[in-house]
Amino acid sequence: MNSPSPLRIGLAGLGTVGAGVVRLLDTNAALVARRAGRRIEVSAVSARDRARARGIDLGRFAWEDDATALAARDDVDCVVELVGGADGPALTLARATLAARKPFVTANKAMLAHHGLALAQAAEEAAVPLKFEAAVAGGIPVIKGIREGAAANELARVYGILNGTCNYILTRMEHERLGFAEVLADAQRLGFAEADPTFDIEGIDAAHKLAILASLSFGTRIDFAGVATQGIAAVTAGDIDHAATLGFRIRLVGSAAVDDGRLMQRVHPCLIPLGHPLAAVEGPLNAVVAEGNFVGRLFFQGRGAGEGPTASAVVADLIDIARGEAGPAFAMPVAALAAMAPADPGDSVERCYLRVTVQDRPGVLAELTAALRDAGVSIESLIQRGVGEDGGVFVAMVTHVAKGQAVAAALKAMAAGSSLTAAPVMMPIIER
Ligand SMILES: NC(=O)C1=CN([C@@H]2O[C@H](COP(=O)(O)OP(=O)(O)OC[C@H]3O[C@@H](n4cnc5c(N)ncnc54)[C@H](O)[C@@H]3O)[C@@H](O)[C@H]2O)C=CC1
Ligand SMILES: N[C@@H](CC=O)C(=O)O
Ligand code: NA
Repeated sequence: MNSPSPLRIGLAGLGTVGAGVVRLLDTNAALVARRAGRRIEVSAVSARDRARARGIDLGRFAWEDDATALAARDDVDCVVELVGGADGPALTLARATLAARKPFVTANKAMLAHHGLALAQAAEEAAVPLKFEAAVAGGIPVIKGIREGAAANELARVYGILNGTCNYILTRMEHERLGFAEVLADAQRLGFAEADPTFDIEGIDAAHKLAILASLSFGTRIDFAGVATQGIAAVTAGDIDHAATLGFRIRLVGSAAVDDGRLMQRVHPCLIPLGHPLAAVEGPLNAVVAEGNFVGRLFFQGRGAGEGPTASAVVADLIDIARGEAGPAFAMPVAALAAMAPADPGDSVERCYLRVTVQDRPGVLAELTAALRDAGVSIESLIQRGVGEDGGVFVAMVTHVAKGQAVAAALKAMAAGSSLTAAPVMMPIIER
């Protein structure tokens, strides 16, 4: 009996993830072939620098200087894009592959957040799969979990820790008292961070992932521009300590929900009660919570960044393709996805953590509490500590449940006064 023909891959990008895919396919070749029903083999590759030492033998693969050429090769059945970047060569390659009616696999959340629907449309027209498990929460099978496992449910809310670099930084700052820059350098060295780490630190990478997750979860069109985004740059060791004293951990959380026919999407450093499962998510781990009307609460956790986990997700997509499993990229045809107006982040109603640093003079605390009182925000607890990090008094507060607009008005009033020595910081509290 003839053995089935292999699935032949054109691989663009041989960095952290691309080299990981080659290593995984080498190490687990026989197992992958048994699971996929046929062998999965790389036939041609492309990267910026052919000579770079990667610890893998490239001599057995054909080489293309121009990644786009992979799409047209007769010995390539499926293209894997691990270059990165929302536009540029990654997007050109995606379009060329789908135009050639070949399946396309990517880990590129930036490209999907900006062009995912157009690419999904092109994939539908070509009747080929577009797959991206690695693009959200690395090795965690959350795309598959939501797109397939939870497909029978109406999802009300999806949220989680979506950036491994930020989680790694926050947890090492907490446990080892290390400075921000030092830990970021480690995250880069370990292959967690994006080529431009400001995407991680400023919450943009998490926002890319959240926009993809929200579309999959709610059947809405991807709306990356509608994600209210704030990163972790303003979080200090003092915040982490005070949050701990008050019974919380700080995590960068992306959260999305449909509320009153509007799509709420935001990425924010948040305080999480110590008993909440997200508070136990440490290092480069990611976690996603999804709430379905029949399945209830789903909790996905695992490694969200780095070579092994991300390569695992890419190859899982390839196994699906080798098996002939397809279906619409965003769980339903692009034409069926609803356009939903964004919610006003100020409409959120929740407890918040507020941190202000003020001059050390009589009456300052009264000015702060007056600003909150005038905005109708009441304080549940307050910690005041001697000299803050910038020479002022450090005041950390937890409010009772309040509307976002009211909290913003109070912070604006404080900032307009003369007592603040630095911009105030607000972080929402996740209760459940
Ligand atoms: N590193 C991680 O933990 C994760 C990364 N991703 C995504 O995977 C993709 C790749 O990330 P990394 O491997 O970390 O990046 P990387 O920077 O380590 O590797 C990028 C690769 O693309 C190649 N490249 C650059 N321009 C090229 C061009 N014009 N043509 C062909 N190759 C080109 C580079 O030579 C390099 O081999 C990105 O979209 C990233 O967001 C997704 C999940 C996790
Ligand atoms: N830079 C990303 C990599 C995975 O998506 C992260 O840190 O999560
Ligand atoms: Na994933």
